[in-house]
Amino acid sequence: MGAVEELVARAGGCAVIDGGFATQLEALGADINDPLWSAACLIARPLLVKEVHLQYLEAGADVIISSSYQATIPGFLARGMSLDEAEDLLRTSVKLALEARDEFWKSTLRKSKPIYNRALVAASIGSYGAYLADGSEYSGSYGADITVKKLKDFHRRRLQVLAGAGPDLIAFEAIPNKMEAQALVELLDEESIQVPSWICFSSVDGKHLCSGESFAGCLQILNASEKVAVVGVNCTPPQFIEGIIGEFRKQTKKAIAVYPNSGEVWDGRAKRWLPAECLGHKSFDALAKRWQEAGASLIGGCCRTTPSTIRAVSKILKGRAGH
Ligand SMILES: C[S+](C)CC[C@H](N)C(=O)O
Ligand SMILES: N[C@@H](CCS)C(=O)O
Ligand SMILES: [Zn+2]
Repeated sequence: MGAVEELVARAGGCAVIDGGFATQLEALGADINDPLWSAACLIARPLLVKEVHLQYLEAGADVIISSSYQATIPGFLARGMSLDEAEDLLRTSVKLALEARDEFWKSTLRKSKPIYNRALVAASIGSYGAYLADGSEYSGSYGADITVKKLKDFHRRRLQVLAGAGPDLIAFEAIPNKMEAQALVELLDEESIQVPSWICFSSVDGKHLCSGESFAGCLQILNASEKVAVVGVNCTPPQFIEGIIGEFRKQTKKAIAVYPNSGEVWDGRAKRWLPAECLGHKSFDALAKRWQEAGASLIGGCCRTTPSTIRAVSKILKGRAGH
């Protein structure tokens, strides 16, 4: 059995993923208004990064995702760092999550009635659009000059470094178009990555990727790769998730992960979240139960969800929450 299947079985059929990482860093006082976004905290506030991981573990997360979503080598070089320093910061993102997981697990084992599973650490890899920080992570429009080769070259070294840092999983997050999915699958093979991966897409209409391309075409690409253990969607409005799970189940036999945002919309120019039109946090946990029934095996939250969202999700999915 693979690491993901084992975790899902231990969690009783549906594992809980953490919630918005950058969101919680901000809630604890971090300044992420930065070209590196939440990855700026790897330089300025590493202890806060670990604290956010611990808060999600306490809330009941079975999988925590590292703070490397927007941590890229060119991004760190542009900040004046050397290549060695940039690669060390990538490793640090995984190390902080592993340390939080191990410390939390040790303290759990000391309790008389353990209510937690030993969590898995997923190393986050955001899209090329996240690095561009120009709103293209929600449009999938990378311009006419972009090719599969350029995308592979952008992702290659970060993937090698993160995979070598000892995570349990690699989490490709909010992938907005088919070309990037193709590049990632080819790269996993070319680099013989042994750490199991998940690839999650983002959608703004619930029917297509952000680029307007079909889920079916992308899932065909992912289905062909044995390196991809889990497929899914993240940072997508919660009201679309049940329909998306139904569509994914028609197109794939792989485990499905869903971790939507709060429904608020990112304004890539103004760099702020615009209010949700449909749903607030209140119904997120009730929806999570429906996502489980619809066939998702890993469920959590993305931007603008918090440890309290994940505590409620854990409670409704497992009948118990963290403290
Ligand atoms: C998931 S979005 C809110 C991440 C932030 C964006 N890439 C930016 O840098 O502005
Ligand atoms: N894991 C990242 C995803 C951003 S879309 C975060 O939660 O900040
Ligand atoms: Zn998000």
